[in-house]
Amino acid sequence: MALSFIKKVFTFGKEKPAEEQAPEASQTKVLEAEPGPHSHEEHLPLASDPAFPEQLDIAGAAPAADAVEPSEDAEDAAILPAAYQIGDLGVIPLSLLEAEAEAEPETPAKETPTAKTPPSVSSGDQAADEAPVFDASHDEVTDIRPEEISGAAEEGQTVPPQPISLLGGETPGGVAEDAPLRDADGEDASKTQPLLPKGFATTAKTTEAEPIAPYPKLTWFQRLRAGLARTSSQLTGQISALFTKRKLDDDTLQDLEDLLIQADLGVETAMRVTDTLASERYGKDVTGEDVSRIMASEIAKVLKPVAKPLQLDLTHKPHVILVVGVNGTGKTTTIGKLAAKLSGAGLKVMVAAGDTFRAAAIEQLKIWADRTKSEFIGTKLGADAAGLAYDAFEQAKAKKCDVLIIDTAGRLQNKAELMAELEKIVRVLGKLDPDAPHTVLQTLDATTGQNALNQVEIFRNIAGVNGLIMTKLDGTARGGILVAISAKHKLPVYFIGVGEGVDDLEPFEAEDFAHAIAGLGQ
Ligand SMILES: Nc1nc2c(ncn2[C@@H]2O[C@H](COP(=O)(O)OP(=O)(O)OP(=O)(O)O)[C@@H](O)[C@H]2O)c(=O)[nH]1
Repeated sequence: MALSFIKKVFTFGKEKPAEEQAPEASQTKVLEAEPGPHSHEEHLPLASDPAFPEQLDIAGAAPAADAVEPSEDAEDAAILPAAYQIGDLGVIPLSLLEAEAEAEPETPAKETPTAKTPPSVSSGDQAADEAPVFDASHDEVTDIRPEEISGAAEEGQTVPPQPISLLGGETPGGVAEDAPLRDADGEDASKTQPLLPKGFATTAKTTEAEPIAPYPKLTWFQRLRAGLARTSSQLTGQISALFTKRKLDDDTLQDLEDLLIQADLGVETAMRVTDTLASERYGKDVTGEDVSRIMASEIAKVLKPVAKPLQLDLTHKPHVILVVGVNGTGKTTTIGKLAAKLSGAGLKVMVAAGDTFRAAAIEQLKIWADRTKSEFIGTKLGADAAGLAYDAFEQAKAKKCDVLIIDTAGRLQNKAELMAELEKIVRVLGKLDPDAPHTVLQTLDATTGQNALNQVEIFRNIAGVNGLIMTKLDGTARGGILVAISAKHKLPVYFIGVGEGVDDLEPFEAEDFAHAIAGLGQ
């Protein structure tokens, strides 16, 4: 029966018109079936699912009417396990097998004890009893008894189970060397052949992937340097050009000041640099390197007072961190990264999906919560964010969480609404603890430049921002703006985001940042 089952797999839908043979037709049916004995979930257990073996029994049971059309004989009634029906491969039409069989003489496959041609159909009526059996790891279909496969082995000889092959002609490793896989039109399908899941093999000629040399992971400073390369190379290039064979005079100082302002560093910092340069080198020859050094030192002086660790008052249970900022600046991602750091350090963290305007934001935070083993609280789309914040605070207290981090929406398009919402969140949290939220963090996207200055102004007024995190400093960042913001607002800068990964959040270091902007080493 096993072979007839395979034939069933391979011929499923063959009699139907071409368009109906598309995998979609058979897949949709199963996927859309009501949950039941043959629902999608039951057919696709995780390999590690302990329930997996029992579920496999289903494949040998009578077919569910809603899953597969009943067919003429009992053998044909075997339900195709979903593993065959869905996924990129879909159902393999018999024409493929026939094409392969025709192609066989031209493409002799290696001598192998395994099948060279599709299995012949065995007779027998053990259909229902001999449903395919998957091993626990879902690696192989072991119901294909090699002795039933033509040319497989001598009668009675035991041949270890082989990975199921879409076409014959396997090498012992499971992949034939020469036989091209043909699609229904007789075309070499190797170009379109998808990557096969584990446990499948194909005769399609596959190009061996070049072994990929392990890519050295850049240090965070290298990523910061790379992210700030645009700012720094533009600056240093222009500075070198400015000071080539020129003594330091009023004109060059003015030009330098303009350059620094254009790089978003702000008037105040630009003047600090030119004043220091003038006091040290006026009337003398100056190199671009001299200027870069002085620039780095002056920038570091601006940044040092704001480069502070994020203070957690763990006498509060929880310490509440409200995260605000324009949408897309990296709030949710940063919350995930913070949660990872905190829970990694053994603190109990809860994250609250207060951005109730975007379903994806709630989902995204839930994923981060799972990933960082944090408690999660969310509500339905469009629900009152302040109500969620209140519930989150109560639950975090009840669960004795150390830290509660609340995500918020950031649509500046509707400033009045946003303002009202954030104010309400702060007010409501204050009812449970007059000091809450204990930290109001604003995320700033380093690629936005000057606009970030206005964003701080707005959110500081709305939500009482008392700390900053600049994200996306690994991209084509315009990091100069952080210097201008620091000079103006003097708000602590706790961390910088240097990538999308969970570990890509670094404590803010004034010297390193200043050096990266000036194009100097760490
Ligand atoms: N390269 C890079 N990408 C980042 C960084 N931080 C966040 N991102 C990406 O920026 C995009 C927006 O991040 P989110 O965390 O969704 O931003 P958000 O502020 O929560 O956005 P809304 O939910 O729309 O308000 C995502 O694609 C993040 O992966 C970073 O430090 N570097």
